[in-house]
Amino acid sequence: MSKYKIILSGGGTGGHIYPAIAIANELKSRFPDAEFLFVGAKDRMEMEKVPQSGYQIKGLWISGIQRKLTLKNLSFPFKVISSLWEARKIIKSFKPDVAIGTGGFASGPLLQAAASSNIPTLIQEQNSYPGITNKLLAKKAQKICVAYDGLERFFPKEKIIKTGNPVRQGLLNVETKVEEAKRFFNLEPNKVTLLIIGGSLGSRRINQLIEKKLDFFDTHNIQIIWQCGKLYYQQYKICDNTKGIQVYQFLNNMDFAYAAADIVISRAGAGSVSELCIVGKPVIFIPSPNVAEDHQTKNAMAIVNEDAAILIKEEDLDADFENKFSQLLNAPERQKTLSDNIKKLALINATKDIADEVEKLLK
Ligand SMILES: CC(=O)N[C@H]1[C@@H](OP(=O)(O)OP(=O)(O)OC[C@H]2O[C@@H](n3ccc(=O)[nH]c3=O)[C@H](O)[C@@H]2O)O[C@H](CO)[C@@H](O)[C@@H]1O
Repeated sequence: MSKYKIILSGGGTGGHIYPAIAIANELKSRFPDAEFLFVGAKDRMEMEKVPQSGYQIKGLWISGIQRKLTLKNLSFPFKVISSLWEARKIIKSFKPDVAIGTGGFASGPLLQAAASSNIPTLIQEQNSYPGITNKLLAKKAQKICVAYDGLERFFPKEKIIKTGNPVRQGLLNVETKVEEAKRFFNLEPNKVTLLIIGGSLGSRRINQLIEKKLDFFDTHNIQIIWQCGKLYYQQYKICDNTKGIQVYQFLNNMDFAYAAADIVISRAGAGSVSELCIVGKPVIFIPSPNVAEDHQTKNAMAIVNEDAAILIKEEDLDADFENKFSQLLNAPERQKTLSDNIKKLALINATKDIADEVEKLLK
């Protein structure tokens, strides 16, 4: 078997990084001799998370363009030129057989450079509304793996394959890890466990809500695993270890976090939604309203429309949260219905199906 070289790029947030890692892991299990290289954006999360997963990464000097008028945008054209130049150098020296992009700033120059060297490229788009990088790259890509219907509005139809979002292997069997997870988090067996996740970066609005409701949760005898995000950790760490609350800036063991949870409150980033379908827990989604085309609300609505989760909009949190939460907490049969229904929406073969497409490109 020839020794394949595979280059991957995805980053900026966990939503783009973990799909790339999941795809790499699957390909590594198929081609143990293959060589892998990741390309990310300097100073972003991938520069830490990718090496933690056992892969090498090179960083480009690139960022997104700010939507508002700011001085930072002045450097943007230089970053594009410099990162394209760097990406070309990386492609020339690594000589990959295939390039895989999962969105985020660095995948733009990297896939662009790969395509112009005639290296086959595959894009994986997590959302129902694609990011600008993937829209630009679609023309030159050989294949575009998506998780939602209706993406022919943005991408050439003949290149689209609906696979679902790749999810890390360890999340596929969380039901076998419940006891281990409870021990890991040192949880009390007689209390309900609530998991709060604000997406890979944490959510300011969800944090504010949780802080405000700590007494409410306490009176309901609930213990909490609260991922508040790196940016907010200094502010909320004071709540750690009080009233059954554990505060984390980032959870490195999402499998245990999901396994231990009885109820989940989450943002509705595409990856989180796909994972929550697989782990099958009752969820309250609080989508971020600050993303392109309000795509998190669309991600969440796809689940809510199947009677498989609850959605509370940020603007309704003050009025509705306690009510909706208590109703769910006090209705185990409703929790079971939501769990059963959300599981039906899981696309568990996504990672394998994407790896199959990569294999076709390799051959
Ligand atoms: C604010 C923003 O721009 N959000 C976007 C970003 O979300 P974000 O980066 O939050 O991404 P997702 O919800 O898609 O995925 C988060 C990933 O991080 C992991 N995780 C999260 C928290 C934690 O403590 N530990 C951990 O491992 C989750 O298990 C998951 O694998 O990318 C998504 C996928 O393109 C988009 O749908 C979101 O709209």
